[in-house]
Amino acid sequence: MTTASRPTLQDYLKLCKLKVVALIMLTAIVGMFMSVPGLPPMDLVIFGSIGIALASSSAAVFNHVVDQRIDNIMGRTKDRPMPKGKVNTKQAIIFGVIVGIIGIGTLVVFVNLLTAILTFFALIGYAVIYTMYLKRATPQNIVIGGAAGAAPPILGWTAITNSVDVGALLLFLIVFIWTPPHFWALAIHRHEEYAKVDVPMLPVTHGIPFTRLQILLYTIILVIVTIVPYLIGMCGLVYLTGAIVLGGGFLYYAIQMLRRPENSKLPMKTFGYSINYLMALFVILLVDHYFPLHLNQLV
Ligand code: HEM
Ligand SMILES: CC(C)=CCC/C(C)=C/CC/C(C)=C/COP(=O)(O)OP(=O)(O)O
Repeated sequence: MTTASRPTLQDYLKLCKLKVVALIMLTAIVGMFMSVPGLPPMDLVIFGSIGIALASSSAAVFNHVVDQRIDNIMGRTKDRPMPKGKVNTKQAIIFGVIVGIIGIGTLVVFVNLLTAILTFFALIGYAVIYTMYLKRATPQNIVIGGAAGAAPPILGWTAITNSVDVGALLLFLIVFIWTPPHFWALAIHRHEEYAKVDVPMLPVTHGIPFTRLQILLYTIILVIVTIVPYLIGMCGLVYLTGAIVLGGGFLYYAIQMLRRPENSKLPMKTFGYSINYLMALFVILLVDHYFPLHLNQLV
């Protein structure tokens, strides 16, 4: 679409999906702090955060470019800057490329090559592999594409240690397993819109009851996976308590969705809960890391 007036800063910022990037950054920064016993070097924390945030924003910009036609049709997305004609394709691509180059460049120059390469893969994974291919190809799109969105804890970890460790992989796994229930709850609510634009999201291809069941199964796996950091001694009782309470809440929503299919508000409540869940879980990881409590201290 073409635009008569110049895009505003706000238009460009909307293309970056800042709220999503904010949660992504929380997972990345917690990855940084979890990677070492004490405090990580602050220059790496700052440059690593800038680089990962800019690369994620760049990926989000390309997602808007590729999806502008379907975004224009779906009610949830039709007011975005590109369908509204506020930013045209050329402006968005130039913006996305500049932000991406500064992001990856920051990681190459001030952090380390491993983090820069992995972040670049995550950027391509979301902007190209998920958005251009998987999203339109298979109902497993977000399961596979979720690997890009789950990468930030690894990116944060490697920014500090220059290596991928078991802890980093576990944090990745938590976000990876969290993604399907996070997204499918919203996809149930919006299934008619996805059908309208021929995007094969699970509720469209396999029906809503099957999707509700998948949400519950993934949530059960999520609760199990979130207990592993305690079992391997990576976290203490503060984290374990938080993971169980938060996981219990998620299970409650998932079970309610199965038992009360007539309640049309539940899917979006579950979606909202998923975001608060991940935010709280990662904050608790951090609290536990610096203020640990272990069983032998209690007995
Ligand atoms: C393939 C993986 C993912 C898919 C398909 C997905 C899908 C979505 C969708 C469709 C929305 C709704 C946006 C809107 O309201 O317009 C959303 C919102 C959100 N997602 Fe995800 N998501 C994914 C991964 C992630 C990850 C990894 C994070 C962070 C760690 C995340 C955090 C959020 C947040 C914070 C929101 C709320 C944004 C807002 O209120 O504007 N998502 N997600
Ligand atoms: C470098 C790095 C870590 C990159 C990953 C960054 C990133 C922004 C991941 C977010 C995942 C997400 C919001 C997917 C939704 O896309 P969608 O097209 O299904 O949703 P939409 O319809 O709301 O656009």
